[in-house]
Amino acid sequence: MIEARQLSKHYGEKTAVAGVTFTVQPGKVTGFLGPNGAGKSTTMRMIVGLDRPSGGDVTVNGKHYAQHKDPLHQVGALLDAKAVHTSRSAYNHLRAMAATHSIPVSRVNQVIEMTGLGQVAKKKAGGFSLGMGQRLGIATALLGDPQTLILDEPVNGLDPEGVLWVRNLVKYLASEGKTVFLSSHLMSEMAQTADHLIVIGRGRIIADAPIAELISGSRAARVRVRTPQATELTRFLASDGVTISASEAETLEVTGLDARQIAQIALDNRVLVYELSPLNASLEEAYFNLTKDEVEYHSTIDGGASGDAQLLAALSQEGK
Ligand SMILES: Nc1ncnc2c1ncn2[C@@H]1O[C@H](COP(=O)(O)OP(=O)(O)OP(=O)(O)O)[C@@H](O)[C@H]1O
Repeated sequence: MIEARQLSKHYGEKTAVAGVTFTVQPGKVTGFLGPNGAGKSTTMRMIVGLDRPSGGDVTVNGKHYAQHKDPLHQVGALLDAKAVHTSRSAYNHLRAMAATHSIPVSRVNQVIEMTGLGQVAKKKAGGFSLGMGQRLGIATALLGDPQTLILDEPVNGLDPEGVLWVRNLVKYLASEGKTVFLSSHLMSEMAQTADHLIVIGRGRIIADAPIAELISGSRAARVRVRTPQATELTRFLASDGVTISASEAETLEVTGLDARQIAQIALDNRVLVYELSPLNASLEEAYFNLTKDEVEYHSTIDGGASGDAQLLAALSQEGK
């Protein structure tokens, strides 16, 4: 379990993390989501004692990271995949880590196998692709079979098979009762991987809830209606609290009425309707709604409703 209380970090005038309080529970995958520069990496670095908080406190499994006598068994972290000795092979990097923490060589071979590094384990880590570097970072984090796993952007640079592998791995670890905390700005990936989300923007927590709750609470339910009599139906549906937009020919999007109410009004007025579909907000929409005022790097793309995905993709590119 990770517990942060009023945790903050200032770099001179710059506030990177502004007094965040949250708990990451065991037994589930918790996603840490936020635009570039939101404070994700700084928060993760403070959890493992690589940055000293300017205020507040954070513990892992009940203690400050530095107080643990067996840190690699408590916490495994991937914070910077490039943080390896470039002239050492992956195998020797892992062996050196294992030797200094009384971890048997058999575990080194195990994590090499688990992370698919077998073919390149004897090659120098300096020549690794971004994806291979990520796998080595994850292997290092897993070395001590830790109770808590912290992964900063673990799917960055991985191919689709690698992304699927990380997703299955973290879900498996959570199902074993481990605490799994991973950051990403890939909303679609989080939707498929995380059970719970903590959203951060400009150093502040702006949401902390199960994924399903975030999506359902993000906007009023909409219903898509297809009818050859869109103009007439718009007139019959119009009333206080009802919003109707026409996105394409013969198609309306209605908020303020559910599908049954729309069907009844159409029937009463002898309007033919050939589709009535309740629309769920996507995680991307939920995320965009939450963070739209918290983004440090704005793009110039016109982000109307249909441009959300584009805008988010652009946001994730910027500042990198
Ligand atoms: N060592 C530092 N000195 C000065 N400012 C810093 C330092 N490290 C981070 N910052 C600033 O603190 C803010 C938070 O940075 P951080 O790297 O934690 O964000 P992030 O959410 O991980 O972003 P990204 O998704 O781009 O990695 C940013 O504005 C960043 O420029």
